[in-house]
Amino acid sequence: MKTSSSDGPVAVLPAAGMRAVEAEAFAAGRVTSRAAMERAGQGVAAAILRHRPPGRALVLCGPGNNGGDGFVVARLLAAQGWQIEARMLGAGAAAGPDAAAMRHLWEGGTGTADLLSAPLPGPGPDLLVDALFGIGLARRIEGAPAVRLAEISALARGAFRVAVDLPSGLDADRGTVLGMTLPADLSVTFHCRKPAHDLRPDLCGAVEIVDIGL
Ligand SMILES: NC(=O)C1=CN([C@@H]2O[C@H](COP(=O)(O)OP(=O)(O)OC[C@H]3O[C@@H](n4cnc5c(N)ncnc54)[C@H](O)[C@@H]3O)[C@@H](O)[C@H]2O)[C@@H](O)CC1
Ligand SMILES: [K+]
Repeated sequence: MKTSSSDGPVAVLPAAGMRAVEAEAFAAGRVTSRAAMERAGQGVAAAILRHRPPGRALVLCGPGNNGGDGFVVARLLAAQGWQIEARMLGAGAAAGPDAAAMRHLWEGGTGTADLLSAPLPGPGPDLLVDALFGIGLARRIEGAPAVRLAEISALARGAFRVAVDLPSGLDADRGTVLGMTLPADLSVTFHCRKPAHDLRPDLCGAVEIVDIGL
């Protein structure tokens, strides 16, 4: 399996292969990690704008770089007239510098409501953006986050549901559900597909691939 973008396009990469491609691209100076994240969020926002007119969006951001992508999406959709409610899981966790910067750009000092304790917006949103976990999912989603996500899933049952990279809770390599997941109508992934997209089309929905400069 090819793992380097210098070998030409690859059709699918597991999480470790994707990380290797990213690391090589960053080390070679083809793109910075911050710019790659901005391009990732731009790609997701552009896909949403192609599919839906502005409305009310609920954007869920996790503690890692998938959440960083989500903050970019929130910022760019707001600039296009979307009404955004954002919720963050793990606001107290140490985020990487890129995700922290994207969060700051979105919040502008106002803070993002906590996913577990803030009330959910009502009525249900027109769009649900799932940027909780991507290829960094490391364990089952369970306990209070699982309960809250089940509530959100019910609230957003009529919404257009977009997964950033892949539905949170889905193991990128095996396509297994770790605890629970948020099935998507559209998954916008980066550089190439991940095995889960082909293993679980029922959960990933349509798949669009964004070039993030790797
Ligand atoms: N510069 C970059 O590194 C880029 C990263 N990208 C995005 O970054 C993602 C990967 O980022 P990360 O490696 O930070 O990983 P994730 O953001 O997917 O998740 C890692 C974080 O989630 C926590 N976590 C994992 N499983 C959990 C669970 N079950 N319950 C609660 N917390 C859990 C971890 O402790 C960690 O804080 C990709 O899927 C993609 O969306 C894109 O922005 C492209 C550029
Ligand atoms: K996700």
